Amino acid sequence: MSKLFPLHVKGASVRRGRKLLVGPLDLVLDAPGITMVIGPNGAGKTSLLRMLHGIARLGSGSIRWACDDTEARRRQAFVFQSPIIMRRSVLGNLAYPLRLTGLSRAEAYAKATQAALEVGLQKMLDRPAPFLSGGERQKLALARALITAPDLLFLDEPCASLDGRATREIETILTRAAAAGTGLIMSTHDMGQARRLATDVLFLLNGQIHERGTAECFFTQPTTAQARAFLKGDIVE
Ligand SMILES: Nc1ncnc2c1ncn2[C@@H]1O[C@H](COP(=O)(O)OP(=O)(O)OP(=O)(O)O)[C@@H](O)[C@H]1O
Repeated sequence: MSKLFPLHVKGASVRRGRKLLVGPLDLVLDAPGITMVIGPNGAGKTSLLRMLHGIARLGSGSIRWACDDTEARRRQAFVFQSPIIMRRSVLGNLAYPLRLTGLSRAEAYAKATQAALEVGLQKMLDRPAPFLSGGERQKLALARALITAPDLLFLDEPCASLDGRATREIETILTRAAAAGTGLIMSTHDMGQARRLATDVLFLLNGQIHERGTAECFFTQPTTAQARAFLKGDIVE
């Protein structure tokens, strides 16, 4: 059982200068399953993910995990839209977080090799990671984020600019991670992807959670006019 949840968010907001990027909002999250954060451009999806993960400074309110903040940070990871790749080999990238946890070099490299196999990068172990394709980089970033088996993984548009095949491969990795017990909170513009993956939905509008529900309810019976319009493909502001 995860020690991270429930998450209690109270009156939390993030500002940049005078601009309110997201919030103030309240949210209680138990097991997140695969929670999709959706909404129009500029609704605050990225800001919400960054705020929850603790990499955007709170302008107001609080974010409380069920464990202390240091433990909470250790139990979660974040995959960005443009993955951060270190200037070392694929294997070196994968082994890095394990070495940080104190694993020996041999153990870390053995685990890293297995992780590369699980995401289909086994033929590229020694390749310098900066030379990977976009899809390969994203798979590497995902494998590296998952290698310490976090309780929660945030993903900000992980398949933006990837083709159908790479997207499908990433979705397979995500589904597998969720089945193994990692909660996912993920933003996407791709409503097909949201429908394929989501167990729950947070629909954001103007920095607020405008509607929230299980994926089944949200996609079949959205309750607000804005969510209905958004799902129809209308322009929602
Ligand atoms: N560093 C910043 N400085 C000022 N405004 C910002 C900054 N980052 C984001 N914003 C603004 O905050 C709002 C929310 O941005 P955010 O990126 O969180 O939205 P989003 O829903 O992820 O958008 P998109 O779908 O386009 O990625 C937008 O109006 C954006 O222009």
